[in-house]
Amino acid sequence: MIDNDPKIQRRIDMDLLSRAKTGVVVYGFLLPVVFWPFDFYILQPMLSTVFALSMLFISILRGGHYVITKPLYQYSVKLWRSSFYFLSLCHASILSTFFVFSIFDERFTAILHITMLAIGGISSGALVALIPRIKFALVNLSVLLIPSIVTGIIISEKFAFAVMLALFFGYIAMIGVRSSKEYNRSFETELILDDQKNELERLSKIDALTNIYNRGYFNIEFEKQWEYANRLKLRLSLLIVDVDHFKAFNDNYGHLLGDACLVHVAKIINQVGKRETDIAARFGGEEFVLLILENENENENEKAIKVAEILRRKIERSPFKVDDKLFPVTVSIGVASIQPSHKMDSRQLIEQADSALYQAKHQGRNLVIVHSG
Ligand SMILES: Nc1nc2c(ncn2[C@@H]2O[C@H](COP(=O)(O)OP(=O)(O)OP(=O)(O)O)[C@@H](O)[C@H]2O)c(=O)[nH]1
Repeated sequence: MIDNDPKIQRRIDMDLLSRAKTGVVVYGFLLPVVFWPFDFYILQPMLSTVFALSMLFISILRGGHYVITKPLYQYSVKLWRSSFYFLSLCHASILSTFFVFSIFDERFTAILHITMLAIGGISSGALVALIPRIKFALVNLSVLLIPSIVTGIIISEKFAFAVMLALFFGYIAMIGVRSSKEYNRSFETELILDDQKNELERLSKIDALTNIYNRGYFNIEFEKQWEYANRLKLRLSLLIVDVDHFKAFNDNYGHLLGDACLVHVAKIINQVGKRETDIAARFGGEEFVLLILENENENENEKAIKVAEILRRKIERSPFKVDDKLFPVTVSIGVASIQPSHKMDSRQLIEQADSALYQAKHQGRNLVIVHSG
C-alpha cells in the first residue's frame, strides 16, 4: 500500500523532517547546558567547546536544510534525502564520539552519569523521530551506540557498560521495528480515508450518468459566482440547454440509448464551456446549464450568445453515433444575462434563461433565444 508513489513518499519525507525538528534544536543547545552544572565546561574547556561548537554547527546546517526544503525537494528528491541523512548522521557521529569518550576516558568522569542519561534519551528520541524510515532509524541508532559497545568489549574493565548498552540497543531497536509497523498501518489507514474522502467529494459533485457536475454542485458554485460578479461588477450569463424531442428519442430507441445520448450531449457542453470560470452541469433530466462569467470588456451578454450558438451548431453537427448508426440530436438554448446586485435574487437569472428556453421551444426548437428586458 505504501508504494513508491512520489506523493506518498513526499508525505513520509515531510513527516520525517517535522519529527526530527525538535532534535535539531535540542542537539544544538543540549550539551553546553549539560556542561554547565557539572563544571565540565571549566574542567575541559577545549573538549567541551569543540563538542558544543560542532553540534551547533550541524544544527545550523540542518536548520538551513529545513528552511530550503521546499525548493531543494523540488529540485531533487534524492539530494534532499541524502543531505537529510548525511546531516542526521553527522549529529549521530559527533554524539557517538562523545559517548565513547564519556564512558572510557577519565577526563569525562565528571559528567559520566548525566551522559548515560543522555545516551538513553537521545537514542530513544532519535529512533522515535526517524520511525517513518525505519532502516535509516536503525542505522542512526547503530552509529550512536555500536562504537561505545565495541569499545566497551575491547576495554574489558568497562565490559558491564558494553553489555548494558548492547541490551539497551537490542531492546529499543525491537521497539522501533514494532512502532514502525504501527506507523505504516496508521499511515495506510490515513491514505485509504483520504482516497475515500476524495471519492465521496467527487461523487457529491458529479452526475453519475453524464460525469459532469450535478445540480447540487452547480447551485453552490452559482451562488459563489453571483457574489463574485456582484463584487467585481461583472455580468453573469446562464445558458439552459434542453434536448429537443427527447421523449420521442426515448420512445423510439429505448432508455439506454437515451442515456447514451445524454452522455454525448453533456460531453459537448463540457467541451464548449472550457474556460476556467465556466461551469457546465446537468440541471435535471435532459436539461443542462452552462454558467459564464463575462469579461469586463465584453458588452452585455456577447460571450454567452456566441457560446450558445457554437454549442447549438456543434450538437446539430455531431450526430450521436451507435454501431455506425447516426442519430441526429438538436438542442434548444435559453440565454439570460445579468449584472448581479445585492437587491436581486440569483433565481432571477435562472427564471429568465428558462423563459428564453420556453420561447426557443415554441419558435420551433434547435434555436438560441436570448431573454430580452
Ligand atoms: N433516457 C433517459 N431519459 C430521461 C432521463 N431524464 C429524463 N428523461 C426523459 O426525458 C424526456 C423529457 O421529455 P419532455 O420533457 O416531454 O421533453 P421533450 O420530449 O424533450 O420535448 P421538448 O423538450 O419540448 O423538445 C422524458 O421522457 C424523460 O423520461 C434520463 O436520465 N435518461
